[in-house]
This record gives sequence, C-alpha cells and structure tokens, in this order.
Amino acid sequence: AQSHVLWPEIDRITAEQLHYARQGVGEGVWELFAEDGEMRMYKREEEVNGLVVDPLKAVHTVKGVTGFEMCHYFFSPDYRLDWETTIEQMKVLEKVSDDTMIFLQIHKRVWPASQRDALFWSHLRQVPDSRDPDAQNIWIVCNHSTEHHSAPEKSNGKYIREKSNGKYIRVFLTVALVCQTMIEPPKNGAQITRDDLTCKITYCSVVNPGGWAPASVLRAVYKREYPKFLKKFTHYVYDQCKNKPIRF
Ligand SMILES: CC(C)(C)c1cc(CCc2ccccn2)cc(-c2ccc(S(=O)(=O)CCO)cc2)c1
Repeated sequence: AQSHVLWPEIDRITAEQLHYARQGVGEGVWELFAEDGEMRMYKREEEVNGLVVDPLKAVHTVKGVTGFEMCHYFFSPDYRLDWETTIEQMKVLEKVSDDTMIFLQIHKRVWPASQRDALFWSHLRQVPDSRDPDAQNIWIVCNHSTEHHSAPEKSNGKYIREKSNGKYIRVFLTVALVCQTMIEPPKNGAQITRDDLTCKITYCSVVNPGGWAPASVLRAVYKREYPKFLKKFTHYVYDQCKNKPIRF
C-alpha cells in the first residue's frame, strides 16, 4: 500500500491515533458515562460549529482472544453486518491492499435526524511497542474519513439506492481500535490455550455528524449505541474464535 496516494495520510493518522489511544483517561477531562464488567466508556463533551462532536474513549478487557483476532474481525468487511447494527448498507469502494480498504456505509436513520453515510479508509497494522521492542502483540485498526471519486458527497444513485431527497449527510469520523494480547504462560510449560489469553482493548472515536442533529438526540444515540456496540462486537469475536486455533 506504500505506493497509494493515501499512504502518507494513513501512516500519519494511524500513528497519531495510536499515541492518542495510549494516553490515559486520568486527566480530568474525560467523563465516565458507561460501565459494564471490565468495560469503561468515557467521553468529552465538545461542539464544533454548534454540532455535537463528543470524543469517545473506551477501555475493555476480554479473555480468550488475541489482539490480532479482535482487530481482524473489526477490519474485515466479511463480518461487519454480523456485529454492526447501525448500518443499512456497506460497500468496499476500493481494496487498496490486504490491510487497507475504502468503505462506504449507509447508516440507519436515527429519527428525527436525517440519514447519514460514512466514507472512510480502514487500515489494519501490527505495531511495535516502543516501550517493549519484543512485544509483537499490539494491533491497531484505524478508520478515517476520506473522499472517493465513486461516492461524491451526494449519493449519485450509481451504487447506493437513491433516497427521495437524493443525498445523505456525510459524517466525518476518526476511529481507532488498539488491541494488546497478554499471555499468562501455563505453569507446566504446556501449550498456550485460550484460557491463557487476555486482550486489552482501547477504542477511540470522534464522529462529526456532518450536518445539524439535535444535541439531545446525538447524545442519547451515543449513550445507547456505543456500549451496545462494544459489548456486542467483543462477544461476537469471542464466539467466532472460541473453537478455532489461536491467531496471534
Ligand atoms: C453514535 C454517533 C456518534 C452519533 C454515530 C453516528 C453515526 C451516523 C448515524 C447517525 C446516528 C445518529 C444521528 C445521526 N446519524 C455513525 C457513527 C459511527 C460510524 C462508524 C463507526 S466504526 O467504529 O468505524 C465501525 C464501522 O461502522 C463508529 C460509529 C457514530
């Protein structure tokens, strides 16, 4: 993918998001708004031009899967409709490489806001841990909004069913899923099983709704949808992996 026109941006945004994900939520600006078992969800209330753009940061610990497996199921288009309940349609507009794709997603309408779509590149990468050079166990998926000639801001009906109003509002998003595999080596030198695995997850997202939507609606959707998404997604990955060989 190094030759693709997007590569410098993909490299920069992915590095920035990895750094941002690693920053703790200790500094007072983050507000804990949801908790469920090991999952903690934090947000900051921010508005850009009067639009709610509350950054989200979630941390979670899931036993029995690796960081690669978690990122693989998040990245791959083949499984997205199994766990993503907020989208109506999804299309891979371009396969840049095995680890980089461009997606167009039509999200379900959230009344009374008008329907949105999202166009973004998605990049999967294993990252060396600066603090621990031989930690080969950190993976990241970074999603970031982009332009694409085949999906201009108006839905031109070419790929996606034309809606009555002929266009969707396009959200602008930057999302990162950073997953680290922790292994508790079995005492007796036995082979590692899924019981010895723990996946530490950090999920960060900033979504600009792109057009006006009532702050109360967006914050209600946000509060309801994000905990549901992370819980459903992590359970889905555990179920998909539990009877399969471990993939690091
Ligand atoms: C919850 C909120 C921040 C509002 C929101 C609104 C909408 C657009 C749909 C919508 C909802 C509510 C109001 C208006 N439009 C999309 C998303 C969104 C899109 C993508 C991803 S992802 O992590 O890249 C997984 C791949 O799909 C996460 C979140 C979030």
